[in-house]
Amino acid sequence: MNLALQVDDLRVRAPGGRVLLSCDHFEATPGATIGLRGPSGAGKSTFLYALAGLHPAMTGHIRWGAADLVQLNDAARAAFRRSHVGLIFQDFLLFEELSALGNASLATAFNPAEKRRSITDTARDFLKSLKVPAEARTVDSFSGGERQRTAIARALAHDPAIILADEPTASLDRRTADALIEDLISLTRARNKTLIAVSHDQHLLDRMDRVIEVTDGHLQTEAAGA
Ligand SMILES: Nc1ncnc2c1ncn2[C@@H]1O[C@H](COP(=O)(O)OP(=O)(O)OP(=O)(O)O)[C@@H](O)[C@H]1O
Repeated sequence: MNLALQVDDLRVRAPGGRVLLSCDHFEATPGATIGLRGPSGAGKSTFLYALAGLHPAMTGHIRWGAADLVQLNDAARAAFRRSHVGLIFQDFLLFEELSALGNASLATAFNPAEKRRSITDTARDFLKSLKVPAEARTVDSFSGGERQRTAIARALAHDPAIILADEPTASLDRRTADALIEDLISLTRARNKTLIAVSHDQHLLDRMDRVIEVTDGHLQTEAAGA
C-alpha cells in the first residue's frame, strides 16, 4: 500500500479555539526519514500527534495514501493507527504490571490470530537487540532508558509502515541512543518505512533525509541534512 503523506491547510486548535499549529503544505514519500526540531512549545509534538490522527480539533487534510485522517471518524482513525502506525511517545504509556515482552507485544490484542505469532517474535527480537530483559521483570522496576526501549520495541512489533517518534533518544545515554538511532534508521531504510521524529538530538537529526524547523506553530523552510 502506498502511504505517501500529504498535509494541506492543516490547522490544529486548542480547546479554546487558539491555533496551535498551522501547516499549509507538507509531504513525504514512503520511506522518507524526517526530523522535526525547534524550541520548546513550538508545536512539534502537536504536529506529530496530528499526523497520528490523535488530535481532536483539526481542520484541513492529513492524507496518508487514500486515508484522510482529518475526515475519518475516531474508530476509523484508530483502525488506521493499528494497521499502519508505530508511535513512540515521550511518556511511554507502559502497563506497569506487564513484562517488557507483555508491553512490546500488546498489539497481539488488536490483531488477527495469524499475525500474533509474528508480532510476539518481532517484539522479542527488538527487545533482545535493545538489550531489555524480555520476561524477567515487570516494567515498574525498569529505568527510564529501559522503559524507552520497551516503548520502541512495542511501536515496531506490528511492523508498521509509519513510525512517529517523540524524542526517542531523550532518556538514553549517548551510547544506547546511538545504537537505537542505528536500529531505527536501518529498519526504516531496509523496509522502506516512513520515520518522522521530533528530536533535539543532533546525532539523530544528522541521520535524517530532511530536518524541518517548527517555530511558533509553523513549519519552516526545510534545512537539508542537519
Ligand atoms: N490541549 C491543549 N490546550 C492548550 N494548549 C495546548 C494544548 N496542547 C498543547 N498546547 C500548547 O501548544 C503549544 C505547542 O505544544 P507542543 O507540545 O506541540 O510543543 P513542542 O514543540 O513539542 O514542545 P517541547 O519541545 O517542549 O515538547 C504549547 O504552547 C502548549 O502549551
